[in-house]
Amino acid sequence: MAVRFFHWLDESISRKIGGLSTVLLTFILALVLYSIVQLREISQEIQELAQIDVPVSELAAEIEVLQLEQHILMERLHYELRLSDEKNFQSQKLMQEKFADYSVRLKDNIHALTRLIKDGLEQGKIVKEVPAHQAVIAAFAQFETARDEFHHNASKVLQNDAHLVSEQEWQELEKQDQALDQHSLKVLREIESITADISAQAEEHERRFYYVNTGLGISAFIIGINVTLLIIISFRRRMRHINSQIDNLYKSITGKQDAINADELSPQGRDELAKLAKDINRLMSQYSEAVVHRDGIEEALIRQATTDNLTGAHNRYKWDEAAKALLVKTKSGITSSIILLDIDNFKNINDQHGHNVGDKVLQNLVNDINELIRQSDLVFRMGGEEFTVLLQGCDLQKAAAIAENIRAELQVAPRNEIPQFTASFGVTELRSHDSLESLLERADKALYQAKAQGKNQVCIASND
Ligand SMILES: Nc1nc2c(ncn2[C@@H]2O[C@H](COP(=O)(O)OP(=O)(O)OP(=O)(O)O)[C@@H](O)[C@H]2O)c(=O)[nH]1
Repeated sequence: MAVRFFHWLDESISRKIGGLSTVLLTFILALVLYSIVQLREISQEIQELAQIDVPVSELAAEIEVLQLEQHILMERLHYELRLSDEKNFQSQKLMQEKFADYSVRLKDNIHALTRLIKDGLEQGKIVKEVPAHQAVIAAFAQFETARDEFHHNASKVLQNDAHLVSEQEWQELEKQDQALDQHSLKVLREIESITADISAQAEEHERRFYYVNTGLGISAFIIGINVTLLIIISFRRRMRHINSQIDNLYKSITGKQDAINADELSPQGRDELAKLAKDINRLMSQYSEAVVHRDGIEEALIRQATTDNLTGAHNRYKWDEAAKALLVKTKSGITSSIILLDIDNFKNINDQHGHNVGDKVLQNLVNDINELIRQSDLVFRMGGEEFTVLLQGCDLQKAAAIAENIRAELQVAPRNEIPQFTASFGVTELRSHDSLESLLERADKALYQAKAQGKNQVCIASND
């Protein structure tokens, strides 16, 4: 479940919002449905109370009162009959009429009450305590039968002359009357109990409605807040990731950082932000490749622009740049020297062995020099068969020794496809006031001297 939830966090933004809305709407729908059911039940209970049980209770209370009044009337009649005079006889007549009136009213009330309950049951207005309501109808039917019997007996007694009514007959009648009192009271209590039960049920439903609705409302709120927070956190995580990618891209473009390894920033998730992060990653990887490619091309171009194609030595253009830099260093006290060398009788080699062999001689010369100098020293082809060697941090004596070493090696080095050859050397130290021209001029003079003195030798530039 938790895994599914976190998987869902990676979904697209619209799916996330859709999911969140579905959860909340389902919750709210459940809340509304529950509320409708509860409210219908409460409304039914209140309707039943208002339309049936309260009127039934009132009728039952009236029946009870009539029954009691009838009882009191019987007591009075009994008392007055004992006096047995004319006046009492008249009173007896009056009471007979009243008694008849009570009977009619009692019957009417019983019928009204019974009809009310029966109609309620038939029309579906009574859904609570159905058996109890049916029991009330049965109890009143019994009450009516007992009351009819009492009425019949009482009418017989009252129609007789007062002297002829025995004490035993009176007591019998009173007993029946008391039984009717108790019966009506009992049914009244039952009706009250039904009313109280339904009221209690309605209250219970109201209470439950209140608690469940409050609980569900609070739960929906908490779920909503938590899910929203989780979505915000997941968005922020993605945004941080994207920001860091853009930051890296920016640094990489501005050269503050090397090309980025896109795999290190591999984004997770399937939403729009993750897609954006993936696109940026792809862009970065393409950019990195482009940077590597561009660096390669740049390097090749620079090499091409600064290297002599035939020999692999640096070219004249590079000489200018390197010699200028070394002259600047010379001004700050660093001693450096150069060797200017030229192959002896190179024209003869070309003429005798061909231009290709001449080329190989040039290549051999550069290879031999490179083997005899330090890595920090640089060889330049100045043109034709003339070369310079730039010796940084090297004074005149050391430079002359290196030149002599090269000269001697060239002379004895075994050659396979090319003829033996020699070279002449002019050596000079860089001076703080030197320009490129003055430096080369001095070296050239020394070289010229070496050539003039018979070639295959090293000459050091004079101090003038
Ligand atoms: N094979 C080949 N020959 C070249 C190249 N550049 C210049 N040369 C030749 O080098 C020769 C230079 O001849 P010169 O200037 O007379 O010099 P040299 O014959 O060495 O005579 P000295 O310098 O006095 O010893 C010319 O014949 C050029 O054609 C090159 O790249 N390849």
